[in-house]
Amino acid sequence: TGKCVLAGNWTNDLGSNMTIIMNSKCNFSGSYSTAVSETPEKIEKSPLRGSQNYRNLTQPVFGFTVNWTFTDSVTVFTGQCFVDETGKEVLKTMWLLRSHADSIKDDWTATRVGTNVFTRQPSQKE
Ligand SMILES: O=C(CCCC[C@@H]1SC[C@@H]2NC(=O)N[C@@H]21)NCCc1cc([N+](=O)[O-])ccc1O
Repeated sequence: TGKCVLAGNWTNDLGSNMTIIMNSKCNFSGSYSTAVSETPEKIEKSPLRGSQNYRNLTQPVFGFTVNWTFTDSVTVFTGQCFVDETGKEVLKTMWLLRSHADSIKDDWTATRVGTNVFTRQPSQKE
């Protein structure tokens, strides 16, 4: 199997896009443009920061946090970078979206969970 590299541009099944820049062998930052949101606020590109594990650099496991700039919430994604049977890089992820709750009584409803699959976003060069 080939090597799956996190750096670069990705798009997911919802049509969201993200860019990842490796800052060191295992830590990265970037930006996330979500295609969907649960609030009426205008969607804005938001920063992400994360890490991939030290051990397996061919199909690394990773985690990152998106700190939404347009609404009081954060999302943490975790997953693995795979090379599929056709040689395509794929990020299989699960996420937790934590929204601000006005009171501790509302804590139970403040976290949503889901999955997203990301594939390489073709660069405009083509
Ligand atoms: O919508 C957002 C920000 C964008 C999240 C996009 C997700 S991240 C996982 C998935 N993958 C992906 O690409 N996009 C989606 N935050 C919740 C807002 C909110 C909702 C409520 N509420 O509904 O009660 C209350 C308080 C709140 O602040």
